[in-house]
Amino acid sequence: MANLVVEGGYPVSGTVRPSGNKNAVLPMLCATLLSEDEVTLENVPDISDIDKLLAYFESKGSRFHRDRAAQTLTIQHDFQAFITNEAELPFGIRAAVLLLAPAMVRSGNLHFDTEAKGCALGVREIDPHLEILQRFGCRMTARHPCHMEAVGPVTAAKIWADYASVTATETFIMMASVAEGVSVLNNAASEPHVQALCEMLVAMGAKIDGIGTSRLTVTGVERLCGTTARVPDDHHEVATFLAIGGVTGGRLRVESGIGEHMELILRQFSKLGLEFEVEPDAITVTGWTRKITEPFTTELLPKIEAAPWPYFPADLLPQAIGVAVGCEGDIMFWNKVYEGALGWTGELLKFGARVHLSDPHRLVVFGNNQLRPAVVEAPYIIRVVVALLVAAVQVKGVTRIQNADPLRRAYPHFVEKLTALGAKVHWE
Ligand SMILES: CC(=O)N[C@H]1[C@@H](OP(=O)(O)OP(=O)(O)OC[C@H]2O[C@@H](n3ccc(=O)[nH]c3=O)[C@H](O)[C@@H]2O)O[C@H](CO)[C@@H](O)[C@@H]1O
Ligand SMILES: C=C(OP(=O)(O)O)C(=O)O
Repeated sequence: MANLVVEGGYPVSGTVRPSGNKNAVLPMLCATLLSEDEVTLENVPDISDIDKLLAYFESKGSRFHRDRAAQTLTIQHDFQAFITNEAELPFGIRAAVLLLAPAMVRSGNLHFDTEAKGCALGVREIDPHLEILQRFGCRMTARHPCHMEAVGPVTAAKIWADYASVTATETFIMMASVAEGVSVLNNAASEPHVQALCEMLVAMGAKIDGIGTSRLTVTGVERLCGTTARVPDDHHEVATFLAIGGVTGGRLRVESGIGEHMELILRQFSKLGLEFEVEPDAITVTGWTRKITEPFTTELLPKIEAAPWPYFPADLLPQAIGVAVGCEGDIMFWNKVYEGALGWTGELLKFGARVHLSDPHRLVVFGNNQLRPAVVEAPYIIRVVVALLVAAVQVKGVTRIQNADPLRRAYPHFVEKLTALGAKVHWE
C-alpha cells in the first residue's frame, strides 16, 4: 500500500481536463462482450479497475489494443472461449458484478464467488443482480460459490426494483438488450454513467426507451454490432478539481462539456462557500468565502443530501465533507444510500475538525475549526482518500494519508495532474 504526502497551503490554479468516468467505462467495457464485432472506446481513463477487467478478458482470449496516450481501447471477444466459463472474476472491484450478465449471455452457465465488493461502504449487495438473472430465465443451482445456468433462451422480464441500483440497472440493460421480447425496469437508476451505457448499446443496435428516467423499456434484438463510443468525462473528478482549487485559494478552470450534469452538484458546493463561473465548455472555481449558506427557514440546519440520481451523488459526499471542515458554519451531511459510508469521519478529528456522527447515515460538521496537519488512515474507499486530500491541501504543513492506493481506481495520474497545477503532493 502507498501513502500520499501532502504539503498544504499552496494554491492549485490553472486549467485542467478531466478523465473519463470510471463508473461509465466499466459497464461499457463489460457490455462489449455482447457483440462479436470490434468495439472501440474513447476517453478511457488509465485506472486500475480497467487493468483488472482487461486481465479477465485476456484470460478468456479476447483481443484488445489499448493506447494509453490516446486514451483509446479497441476490443473483440472470442465467443467460443466463453462457453466454458473457467476464468475467475476479478477481485476487489465492484465492476466484477457487471460481468455476470454478459458472461451468462455468452456461456449460459456461470460459476462465481460473490466477492464483488469494491469500496468498503457497507454491504455491497449482489441479490438484485441474481434476481435479475433469474427473472430473465436463469436458474441458481448452487450458492457460495454460486452456480447459475440458463434454462432456455434469455426471455424478456418486467421488473420493479426495490431501489434504484446503478449496477443492477446496468445488469438489467445488458440482459434486456439481447432477450427475446420487451423488458421493463421500474425504479431504474439514471446516473450519467447508466445513460452512457444505454447510449453505447443503442449505437450497437439496442432498442432502449426512457434513457435517463426511472422507467426503462428495452426491446431485445438478435444481434448487437460493433461501434465506437466515447466515455463521458467524470463529473466526480470535475467536482473534485473544483473543490481542491477552491479550498486552496486557487483559480482553477476545468474544461469539459458535461455542464448539464453539474448544476445540482455546483449548487451544493456553493452552500459551502465555493464560487464558480460557468461557461458552456468549462467551469472555473473563482473563490471560497468559507461561509455556509443559511436556510431562510431558521429552524433548519443547513444540509447536503446524497441519494440516487438526480440527487447529489453519494460518491461526492466525502469531498464535500472535506471542504466543510474548513468552513465557518455548521452543516449536516446525509448519505441516504450507504449504511457504512461515514465511519471514516473519525479521521477528520486528527486534523482538529469537530464532527459528530449522528447515526450511520448522518454527519454534522461544525465550523470555525483550527485545522492542523495530520497522519490519517484511509479506508478502502476511493472518495474518502480524496476527501482527506481536500482537507490536507487547505492546511499549512505536511499531512500523510496512509493506504491511499484506492485513488488509482478512479483518478488517473491525479498526483501528477495536481502537481502540474501547483499542489505539493507525492507518493511515498
Ligand atoms: C461500479 C459502480 O458503478 N459503482 C457505483 C455504483 O455501485 P452499486 O451499483 O454497487 O451501488 P447501488 O446503486 O446498488 O447502491 C449501493 C447500495 O446502497 C443502498 N441503496 C442504494 C440506493 C437506494 O435507493 N437505497 C439503498 O439502500 C443499497 O444497500 C445498495 O446495495 O453506484 C453507487 C451509488 O451511486 C456508487 O457509490 C458506486 O461508485
Ligand atoms: C464506490 C465506488 O466504486 P465501487 O463501487 O467500484 O467500489 C466509487 O467509485 O466511489
